[in-house]
Amino acid sequence: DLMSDDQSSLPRDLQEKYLLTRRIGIGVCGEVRLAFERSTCRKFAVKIINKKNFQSEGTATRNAKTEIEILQRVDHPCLIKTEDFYQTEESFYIVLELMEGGELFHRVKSKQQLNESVAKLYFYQMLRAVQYLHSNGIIHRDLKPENILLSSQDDVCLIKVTDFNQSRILEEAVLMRTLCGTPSYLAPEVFTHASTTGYGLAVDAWSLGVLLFVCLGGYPPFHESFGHQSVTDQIIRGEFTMVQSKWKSVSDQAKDVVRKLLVVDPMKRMSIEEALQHPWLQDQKMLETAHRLMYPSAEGGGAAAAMEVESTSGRNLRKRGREGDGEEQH
Ligand SMILES: NC(=O)c1ccc2nc(-c3ccc(Oc4cccc(O)c4)cc3)[nH]c2c1
Repeated sequence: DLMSDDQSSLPRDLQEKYLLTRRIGIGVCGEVRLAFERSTCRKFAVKIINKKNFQSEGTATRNAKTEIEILQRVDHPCLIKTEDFYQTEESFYIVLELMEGGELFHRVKSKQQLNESVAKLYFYQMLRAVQYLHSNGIIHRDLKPENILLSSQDDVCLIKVTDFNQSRILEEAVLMRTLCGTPSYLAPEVFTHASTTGYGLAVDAWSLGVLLFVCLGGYPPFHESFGHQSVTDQIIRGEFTMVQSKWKSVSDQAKDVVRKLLVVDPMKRMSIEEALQHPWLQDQKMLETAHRLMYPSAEGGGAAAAMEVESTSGRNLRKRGREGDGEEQH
């Protein structure tokens, strides 16, 4: 608790600017604490990453440095924003915006399962966040309900993807250098689609399938309590069960999205782009709500934001407030 909490191990400049209080999250690499900026009393989440965790010192520090590089580089409405960084001999401290709605994990748990329109609104925002990461050569690799945060206690709210500790930045340069040397000893997958963007990015599509399954069904698709197979075997075989009592009220289109993402062969798995074009997501009401949450400043903006004739034949006019990031939803 607050009083006995030992604040002495914190970097002095962090301590001078923020009061760290209770733990609000726990992860592989450390913990997340609620913090108050002393001068404004604004609330923040401070992620503390121990440099020496069980994997190995090198890995923990290397992953933390990649996470910090990604956090500084990304800028998207559905990706968590960073306020500050500090470090000591033994830990990294990342000051992040506080997402008042907490983790999706607890939201789904407290509601048993989300209703389909809420699940669709959240899933669409996750897709846009991951589409942005992939277009910047970043694979998240650890998408799970604990890493999806909600901006408020309301069902209709902005969501943000967090935790880039397991993320990888696709180094095309590394592949190019590899191909400069003699190819004689290189394995086939170095040359095929599998080792470059194709295969790597598909892992996030699978995880989004698991996330959507959990939001709609209220339970995980692969779990040791299902039958005799280990979770690993269930995943390798892509064997999941949609329990009737939980899924009878879920539309066939929603189930179709889940089934096309939970495909074992990464080359056959639906991609993020294909998922964004799936009929289930061509829902104007949801898209307008999502864009209002993601781009609030575009609301009722100047004439430019209101109507903009496409530079092409002008056939599809941009409607008010859907200025967004210049990508038109058709
Ligand atoms: N793993 C991460 O990289 C990470 C990064 C940032 C995170 N913020 C939370 C978080 C935020 C709010 C929570 O409820 C609260 C807590 C206090 C007040 C409140 O309104 C809601 C619970 C967890 N969890 C996080 C995880």
